[in-house]
Amino acid sequence: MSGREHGPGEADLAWCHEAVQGVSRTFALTVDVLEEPMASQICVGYLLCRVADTVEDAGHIPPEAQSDVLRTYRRAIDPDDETEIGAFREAVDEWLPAERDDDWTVVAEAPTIAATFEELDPEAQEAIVPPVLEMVDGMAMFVDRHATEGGLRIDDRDELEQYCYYAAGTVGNLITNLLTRGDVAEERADRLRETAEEFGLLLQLVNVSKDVYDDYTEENNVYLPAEWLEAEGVEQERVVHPENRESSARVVDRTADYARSFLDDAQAYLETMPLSNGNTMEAWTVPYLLAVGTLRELGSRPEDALTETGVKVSRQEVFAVMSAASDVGRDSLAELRQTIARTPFHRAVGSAD
Ligand SMILES: CC(C)=CCC/C(C)=C/CC/C(C)=C/COP(=O)(O)OP(=O)(O)O
Repeated sequence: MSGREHGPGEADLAWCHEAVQGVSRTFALTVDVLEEPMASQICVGYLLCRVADTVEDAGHIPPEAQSDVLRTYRRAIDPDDETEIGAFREAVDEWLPAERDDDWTVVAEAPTIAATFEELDPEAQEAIVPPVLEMVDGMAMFVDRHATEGGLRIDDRDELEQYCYYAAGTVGNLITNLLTRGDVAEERADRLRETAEEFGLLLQLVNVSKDVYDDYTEENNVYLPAEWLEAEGVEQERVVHPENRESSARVVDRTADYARSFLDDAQAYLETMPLSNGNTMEAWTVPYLLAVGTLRELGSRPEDALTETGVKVSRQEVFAVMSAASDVGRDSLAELRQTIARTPFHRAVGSAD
């Protein structure tokens, strides 16, 4: 990310677009293929979420301070509270790492993100604020709940679902609030509201399943439920220990299966969403199909989620999926999903030529 050209706390939409490219693969792709005004609304809305997510993931901030900083952020975002975003910037200052990566640059630039947000259409602001507040509340609650454990330690499936709801289901609601403004039939809006959280859960659970090693070694978080690990004889603290490789891999499998249970709802969302206000099929089809591909990879090598190797789809497949998604119709989603669940997509299209 290049240095900022705006003054401190000044709105800068172009900077926000650049920033999102550095912090989330999912939203970098999505914002690129949305049209205006949705592209900028999703970009700035997601950056507001990302500030909280980075503070929550920070292993170097003691839980008490983490929760205080999150609550200050919450008050600064809440239009009914007088707290200014500058109060958050001051509170987080001592925790900014000396070498700021893209994520911490976004945290340090929260005043710019907030100022840019205030220049969005007021209706879009109203759609974005409640899910962001819910996310920040949920994150502060999780930090408090696990304060004595040093990092997050998810206990059981219900707690995993609750965590994924705050981290990503709320983002699904944010997107849905933006999509259902204006002239959307009530039945259609209801269908979207019924399946939005599930779409978020799918994406978050795929991340939980594939990132076990990084989450533990870099952020001191274990999202694989203690209950599922115990059933395999594994203590959460030893989730990535080589002697537990096979047993932990069975829990990765179980978590990936849990993620698969949300695929139908995510597909229903894609089949229902309106393509107005700059929304496009491509934007949300890409993360959906990449989740299908990642689940396929996890199915064949769950143990790689427990080492530095990691699990991800190849760059060639990402390109092939992006190219197919650029003219995808709602009626071809089921078939694409079936193909990608079986074969890396670049090979499937390669062999069809
Ligand atoms: C209704 C609807 C479309 C719902 C979907 C909601 C949605 C896109 C939620 C965000 C999920 C997520 C895991 C983001 C970060 O992933 P990342 O892989 O970009 O993050 P990383 O680069 O930090 O790993």
